[in-house]
Amino acid sequence: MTSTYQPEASHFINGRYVEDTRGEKIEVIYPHSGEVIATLHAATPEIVDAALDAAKVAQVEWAKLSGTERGRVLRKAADLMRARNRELSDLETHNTGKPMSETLVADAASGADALEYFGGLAATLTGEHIPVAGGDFAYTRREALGVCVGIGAWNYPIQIASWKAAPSLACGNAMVFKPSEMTPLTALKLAEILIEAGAPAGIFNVVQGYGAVGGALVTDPRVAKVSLTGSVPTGRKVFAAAADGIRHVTMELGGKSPIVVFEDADIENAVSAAINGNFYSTGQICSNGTRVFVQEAIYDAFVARVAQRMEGAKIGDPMDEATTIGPMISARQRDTVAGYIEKGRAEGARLVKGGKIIEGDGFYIEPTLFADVEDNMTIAREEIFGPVMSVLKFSTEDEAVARANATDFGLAAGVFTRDLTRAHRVAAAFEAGTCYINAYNLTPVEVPFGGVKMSGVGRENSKAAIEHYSQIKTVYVGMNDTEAPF
Ligand SMILES: NC(=O)c1ccc[n+]([C@@H]2O[C@H](COP(=O)([O-])OP(=O)(O)OC[C@H]3O[C@@H](n4cnc5c(N)ncnc54)[C@H](O)[C@@H]3O)[C@@H](O)[C@H]2O)c1
Repeated sequence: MTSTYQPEASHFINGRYVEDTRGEKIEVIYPHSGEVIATLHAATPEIVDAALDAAKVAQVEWAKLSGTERGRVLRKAADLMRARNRELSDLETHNTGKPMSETLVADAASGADALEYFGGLAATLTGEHIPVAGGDFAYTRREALGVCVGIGAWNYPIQIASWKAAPSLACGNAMVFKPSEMTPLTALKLAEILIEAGAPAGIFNVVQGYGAVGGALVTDPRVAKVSLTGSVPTGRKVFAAAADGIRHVTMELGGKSPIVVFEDADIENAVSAAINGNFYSTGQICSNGTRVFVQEAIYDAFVARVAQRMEGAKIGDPMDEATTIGPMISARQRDTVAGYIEKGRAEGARLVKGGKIIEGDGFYIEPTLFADVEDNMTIAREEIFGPVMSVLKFSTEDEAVARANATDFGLAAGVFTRDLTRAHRVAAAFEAGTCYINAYNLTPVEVPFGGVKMSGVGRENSKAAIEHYSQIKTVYVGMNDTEAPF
């Protein structure tokens, strides 16, 4: 088993695999079995240097290509990724523990969508012509930033790498990507695929490592931009480090998002959304709707129906395609979640279902439902990043909106109602970057995704991402004699 998932080497730099065994060991553990399935090494300073140098050199020529030429490479990479979806999904399932029923549809497939979308957009990126007074004019050039650094979280490794690489490369940048130390395997496959699709060596490099390697990348003078997907505490550090060099940033951080269910909602749809928005990927999703506010008239029925539907969860072997709940990423994360569940009980929330660690070699915990949760309880305030749903009762629309917004986070928010005007009024009032009406947690590539408040800065996906991976140069053209006062 070990050899199947062991990559050729730890890093991918300048078009090939590179190893440096002096770097700190990184063991990749399959969360289903607790077994070590691969051993890699964190980047040494020499590896970091080689990756940034390769990116710096390659970027100059890459930016000279037309958008059509760059787009062709990305679209070919999308096709290759789709053709290898099963193999990549198997690897991602071993990387993360997420069940095949998810990785087959949501990981490499979403990465391929990003490569295809930004591949198509690349040829359309242009500046504009701006006439001004007296016959002078200006034009703008949309230019690449240079070398971009991407840093990933462990929940969606190949998707995160692709969501950052695709717009970055489309705009003519080069990238050095550092996956999470927990899930280092699949970003290497993206690097292989890009080379096979015709990307020049050095345009997309992968270096492994813990936070220190991320820190070294973020502060390097060769770097123009940093895009992080991670927690708020890490975001604070990375944002501050990037600020020192006035680098561009995109911060995709954590959340504690609300789903507000009014009494006139289609309850079955709202229950489905709450299930997806709390238990998909065993709850390890940044935009999860972990605070489910339900109007008092339907409160009891809603809680009962969620509990009933949870009976249908199939927990177990992620490689079995019937499985719908896999393990947590690590024993540590599982224990963190168990700690939150304990706090929920201690602070007086009503445990309706689940709540227990499932003993065995893997890092399993039961999907958990709390009702009668109050706003000031720890489980209603802090990001748990595990399969724990909190249901809270409300009476009026104003109250629900105020309580939904009473958090430092602002990643996503959802409203379920059949009242059209109320739906749009509530969506407008939500303090969140991505809002849903009668839907939840859908992130197609055509739509901007990102947070407000502590949940982040910038947007991924859609045309909005282009703004975050390119800059505008103004060229003013004087058509008249230049006048001066003396
Ligand atoms: N908004 C989004 O799009 C999104 C998506 C997925 C996950 N997340 C968030 O990510 C978190 C879970 O992921 P995680 O536990 O891997 O996050 P994390 O913050 O612990 O780590 C994220 C990445 O940052 C690196 N890192 C850590 N310290 C660093 C430093 N000082 N300098 C540079 N890099 C450093 C890590 O090695 C890792 O690659 C949750 O908070 C979740 O909400 C957000």
